[in-house]
Amino acid sequence: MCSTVLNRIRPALVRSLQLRTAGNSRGILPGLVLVNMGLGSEPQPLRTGIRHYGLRIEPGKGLIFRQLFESESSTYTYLLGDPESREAVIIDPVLETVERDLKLLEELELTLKVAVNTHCHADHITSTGLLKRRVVGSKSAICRMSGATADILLSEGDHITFGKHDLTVRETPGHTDGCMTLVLGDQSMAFTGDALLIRGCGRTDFQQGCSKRLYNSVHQKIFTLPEHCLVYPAHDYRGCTVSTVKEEKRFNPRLTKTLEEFVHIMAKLNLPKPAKIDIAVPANLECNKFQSDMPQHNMDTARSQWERVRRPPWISRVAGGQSPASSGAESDTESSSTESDRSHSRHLGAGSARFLGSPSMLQQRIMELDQQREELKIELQMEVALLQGELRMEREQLRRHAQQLKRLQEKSRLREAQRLADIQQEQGSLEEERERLKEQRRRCEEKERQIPTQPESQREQLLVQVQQEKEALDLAVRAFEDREFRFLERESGIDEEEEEEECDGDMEREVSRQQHALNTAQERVLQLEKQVKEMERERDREMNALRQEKRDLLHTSHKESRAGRLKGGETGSGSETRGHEQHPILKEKKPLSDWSNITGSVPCVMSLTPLTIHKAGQETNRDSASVPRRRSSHRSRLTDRPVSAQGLLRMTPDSQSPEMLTSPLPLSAHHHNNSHSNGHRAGHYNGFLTPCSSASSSRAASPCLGLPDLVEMERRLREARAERERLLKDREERRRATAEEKRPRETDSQKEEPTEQPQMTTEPEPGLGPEPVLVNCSPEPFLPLSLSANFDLRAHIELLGHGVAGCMGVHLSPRRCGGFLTKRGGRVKTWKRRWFLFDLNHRRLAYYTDHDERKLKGVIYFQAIEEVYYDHLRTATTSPRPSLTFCVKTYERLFFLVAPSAEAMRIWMDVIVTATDEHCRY
Ligand SMILES: N[C@@H](CCC(=O)N[C@@H](CSS)C(=O)NCC(=O)O)C(=O)O
Repeated sequence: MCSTVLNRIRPALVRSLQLRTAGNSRGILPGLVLVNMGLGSEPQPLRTGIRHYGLRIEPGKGLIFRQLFESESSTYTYLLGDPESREAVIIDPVLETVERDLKLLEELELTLKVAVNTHCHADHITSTGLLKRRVVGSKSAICRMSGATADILLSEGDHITFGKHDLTVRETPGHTDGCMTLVLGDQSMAFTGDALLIRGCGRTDFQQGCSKRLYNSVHQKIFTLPEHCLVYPAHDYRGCTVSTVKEEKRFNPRLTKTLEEFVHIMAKLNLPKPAKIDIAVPANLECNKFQSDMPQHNMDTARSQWERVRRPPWISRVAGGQSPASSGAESDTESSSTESDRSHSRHLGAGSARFLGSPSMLQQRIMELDQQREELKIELQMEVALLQGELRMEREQLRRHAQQLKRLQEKSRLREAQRLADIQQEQGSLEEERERLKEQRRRCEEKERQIPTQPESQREQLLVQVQQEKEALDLAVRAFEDREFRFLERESGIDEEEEEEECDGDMEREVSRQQHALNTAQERVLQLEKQVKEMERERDREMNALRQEKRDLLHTSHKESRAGRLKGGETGSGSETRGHEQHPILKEKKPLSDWSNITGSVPCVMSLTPLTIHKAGQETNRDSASVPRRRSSHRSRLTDRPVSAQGLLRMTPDSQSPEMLTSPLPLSAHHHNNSHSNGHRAGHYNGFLTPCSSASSSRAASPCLGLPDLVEMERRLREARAERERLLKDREERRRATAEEKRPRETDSQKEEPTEQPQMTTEPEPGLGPEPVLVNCSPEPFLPLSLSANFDLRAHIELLGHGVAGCMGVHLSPRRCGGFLTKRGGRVKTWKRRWFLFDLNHRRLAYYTDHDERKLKGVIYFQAIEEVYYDHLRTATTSPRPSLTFCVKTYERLFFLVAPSAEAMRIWMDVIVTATDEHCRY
């Protein structure tokens, strides 16, 4: 993939993007120039002329270097490339930014050789697994001590060579066991991962972390590098981008301390655990996996130069003392692992073997199948690993919620017990006070009774005394009553009602919140468990399909070679005759040239053969064709779909490469003119290939169909053409009749108002290209809307009552409709935002990675579309916005799409409906 794309990029552009340190005789520090470079996806202009510590050095001389940043995990990814060989290494790439990194590689015309992780990251998921599948021939690498799987397991002293540069591995454990620092050959740059951060270092509280080891690693393996060596860490959380060994030796607040102090500091860090640790660690341990469990026969093939036990020549050991030989990137350009490629070539069915021609082609196909199987396995393994990680996280959350709930219930129980104890205590105390007051009153009354018996002289004084005591007693009684009243109030819940209620309410709310969270987490766990199971089932299904296809191919290959041997036996020299004599399949292919005679300019559909997908024109093919994934199901439906002319589709000439036209194609046993027997190659087709009716559409032309199918197709095609002729004639006659009928009236009305002519819309839609189209709001009977050249899609949608102008995110022109929709993956059920383009002119609904329409991800041809409906149930649980999810049903699968708004969804549904058979017929 890379080579094709890269060849298109002008070297001048690349040169201008390179960091050119050569000729920098003043000893400017290019490393510092880079400090502000390469952050984000856009290369920044160079800032030169900075000196640092008076040093005159040239770090990374003649090196292409980019520092890239992923903001969610604050991770730095580094891209290093050799300007001459164009070989590149990427360090610590992140899953979220894989598209950016691939784009940059492409723009800089670099061939990724190896994607390295400095360690098994705990805070983000690496993209090394994905990169190696997206860049054919690239490898993943990690330190052997990490325990992770990767193509290359590195150890101390290993070299990773890219062009004339190389990186040396220095094991720097401590943050994790498998941490390493990669040092550029001239020791001008060191990629320290999480061992040494700028003015900091990696934490040591999980993943085998050990402060003492980390301290020793940094002091022995990093601080021993030249002081001018630039230090590039895997993270920075404060906006710093680069440092030097000298700076860190002086200013690092942790590593300038003694070992004991360092250990103490690290023990006191108390950092929260990385948010993604539960997902990231298992995923990072798994997703590097590739050929470690590759079947042996595949590893022996010429295509698979990489072997588990044998290192590639560009990884060398210091102990070996040899300078690493650069063999260049692997030449494996035939395999492709993008989604669309796989869908092209997968599930070809047993019949495909018949059309693969030679045994070598068969063998190649088998190899491709093996590779596809491996890729699929990894893809699904990764998906399962991610789901399992998610599941683990959800379970953990579930556990936490359950604990929290228990804690809250315990707290509530304790509060209640405390309340009862308080009540009892207060009751006791009130009782005591009551008794005391009673006693006091009794004594006072006793005194009062004794007054008349006392001598006259004392009576007055006693009276005053008793009076005072009574008053004091009254006061005490009142205070007691108040206290008792308050207590009773409190007990009966009247007093401090608000406060109590608030407290209890809070508690109740919290309990029910926790209960709800618990239920949600439980549901999610169940859902995830189901997803994991579904994923595994899907993996098995896919693997079985591939296995079956391989078996069929092997079987055919075996039969063919036996037939070849028999034939050789008959003629006496099989190999010689094979050189001259055409393969029976190739012989039969000739009459195909007559398809163009049969079809004339009738548009037709072409399905790619598996071979063409992997040949030179594969990029174009991938981008321009829709190949059904499950042909078996297509076959079964061939007969149920009505034949109609509208389903015929044109394959534009520019989307076909000559290779495709010469590759084995479906055959017909009769109906062909031999005078074309030598002229069936590219030019003679004039861009129109295998025809078929809409009933068969793209599936019908599949090379996996046998001769009887083709005969049947021909018959259907003839019928379809006849039907089309009849309909056209019919329509023409009706039109003429209507025109005749109207003529006298029109002549009158013409005097008053101008004739209603189709208007030319000349204003192009922004972003959709200038496309003058005729507005015609009266659909012609029997002519499919999408085939009518003057059908105005926008006018039609507006006529249906949609507020197109006010609908954000939908760009509707008379012939096209574009906008972002979130699509659910077919196999791996993840939701991805894609730019969709409904194109009447090409009669297809295509989707791209972005609105620049540069990277086509898939195509749904109109004739494949059967229904469009609102998704009521099926994806409701997994869709990011179930209420905005609708479904496009093709004969082979369901496309679940999420619109940005309800109006956008309604517009999209009505737009896509215009492509369906049903709509076309009425
Ligand atoms: N908040 C981040 C994690 C931050 C963190 O723990 N960083 C690690 C490196 S990634 S495992 C670290 O070693 N930090 C050292 C330090 O001193 O900050 C998240 O949730 O992902």
